[in-house]
Amino acid sequence: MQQLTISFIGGGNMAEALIAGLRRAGHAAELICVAEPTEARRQQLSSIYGVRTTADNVEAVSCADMLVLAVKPQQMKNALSGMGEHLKTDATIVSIAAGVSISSLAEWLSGKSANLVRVMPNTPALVGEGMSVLYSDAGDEHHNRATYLMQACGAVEWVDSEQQMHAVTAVSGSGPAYFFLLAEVMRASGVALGLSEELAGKLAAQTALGAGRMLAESGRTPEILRQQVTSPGGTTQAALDVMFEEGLPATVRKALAAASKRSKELAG
Ligand SMILES: NC(=O)C1=CN([C@@H]2O[C@H](COP(=O)(O)OP(=O)(O)OC[C@H]3O[C@@H](n4cnc5c(N)ncnc54)[C@H](O)[C@@H]3O)[C@@H](O)[C@H]2O)C=CC1
Ligand SMILES: O=C(O)[C@@H]1CCC=N1
Repeated sequence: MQQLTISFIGGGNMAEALIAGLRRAGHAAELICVAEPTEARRQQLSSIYGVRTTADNVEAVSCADMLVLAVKPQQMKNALSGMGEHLKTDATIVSIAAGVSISSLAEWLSGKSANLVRVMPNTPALVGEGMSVLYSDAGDEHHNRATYLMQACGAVEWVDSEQQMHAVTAVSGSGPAYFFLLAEVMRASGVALGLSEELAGKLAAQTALGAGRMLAESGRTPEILRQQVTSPGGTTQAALDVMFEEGLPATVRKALAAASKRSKELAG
């Protein structure tokens, strides 16, 4: 796997997270190529990660053993136009775009559908703690290559229905933003209650980290972990009573349904 040439179409936030993961995993910088129209961004990526960059998508596509499509869903059709004929026949094509279906990608790549893999990663990939969910009906070699790419950035799961990718996007793709919003509000509330911004920010971040590790490592359900913090008649109970009275669980359910609906709309 470490011999594969991996090209990216689009060198934005998510591409950077994956490049960082590949470099950490020891993938050679000269085997990573990024096609990106913004010059400043190309310079940034080449100076931080040592990777090859180009403004020419054809250059990146034609050398790729694995091609990672990392432009916005709305930019995908335009970015893929005319690219199908430049792909190596056995190249693996990995799309990380929210919503965009394998059938749309195949159409935009002029029928080159056999080797497509859809991935929904998330930004904690940047620190090696990503959650990536993959779907493909391509052969084993393509499964293995896509797994290699995403395991460099964190945990990997596969689903066996493309339809499930909408729910995945709502939970883990967009999910970091929900926790960041909570951290923003916790920091601001700490400040309002008399703490410095620096201390309140640290308390929110370390609490998120600790709670996240307990969720991932304790083997206990979120409900049990919550109950273990909540002394009857205590401070947590006072806070959670407000959250339930104000309808936080219903709001979160509604929010995730909106994310899943939007993912379906982006299908292409
Ligand atoms: N940001 C996130 O948390 C996540 C994003 N995604 C998906 O990843 C994809 C990229 O998202 P971000 O990195 O956040 O966006 P971004 O806007 O940071 O990056 C997109 C990059 O593509 C470049 N670009 C635009 N048109 C191009 C073209 N024709 N050819 C080559 N490059 C082109 C832009 O200059 C930009 O640098 C999206 O499809 C999104 O749905 C998936 C999971 C999480
Ligand atoms: O907001 C978005 O559309 C992308 C996909 C998941 C996270 N960010």
